Amino acid sequence: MIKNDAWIHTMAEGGMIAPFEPALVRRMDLQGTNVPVISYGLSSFGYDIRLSPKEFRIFRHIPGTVIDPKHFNPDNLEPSQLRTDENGSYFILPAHSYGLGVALERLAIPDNITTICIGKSTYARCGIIANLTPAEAGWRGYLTLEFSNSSSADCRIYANEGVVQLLFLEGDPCQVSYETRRGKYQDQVEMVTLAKV
Ligand SMILES: Nc1ccn([C@H]2C[C@H](O)[C@@H](COP(=O)(O)OP(=O)(O)OP(=O)(O)O)O2)c(=O)n1
Repeated sequence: MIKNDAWIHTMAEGGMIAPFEPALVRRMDLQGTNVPVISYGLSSFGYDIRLSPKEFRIFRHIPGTVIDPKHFNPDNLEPSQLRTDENGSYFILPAHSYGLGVALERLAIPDNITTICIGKSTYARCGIIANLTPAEAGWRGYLTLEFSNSSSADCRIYANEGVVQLLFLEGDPCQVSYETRRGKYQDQVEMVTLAKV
């Protein structure tokens, strides 16, 4: 069953989501002015996490090479610069490109929960597709987040504001969690983690 706001609140206070906002945040103070933000925090049946300002990287083509998930070449990912103006801090994801960011919140997924990461409507309306991915039972760390700009226009991706929504699905306790099978992406830090084997 999908878990509700009351459950997410209780679990977050026990360390499932940190930092945690117990209500949806729609405005914040920026350079002394109260401005609207892309919402983050607790919603009815999910939690909207923020994009970290620490790192965002964009794929680039290197002539004569292909990306190999078994031997990922970091040169294929170019660091993007964080910019700031009166609307907030943001990275630019160019038209028809793919970028990787990292969550601002650290997660600790319980052993009986699978978490699904889905896009936010505001970004969807701008042509941004958040790659649909699970965070597994027993996984801990900062999610690496993947975005495609499917439109023909460059788009801002705001840091420190909501960027994807997490849904929490409860099942019977699993026999082998991400922790017990010693998954390779366990305890990710707040930096983009590249594909590895
Ligand atoms: N947007 C996401 C989604 C998930 N994860 C983390 C949490 C997941 O529990 C973990 C998934 O790791 P796996 O080792 O299961 O990944 P794969 O199934 O892709 O591994 P493999 O290449 O071995 O098949 O990655 C992440 O950092 N960012």
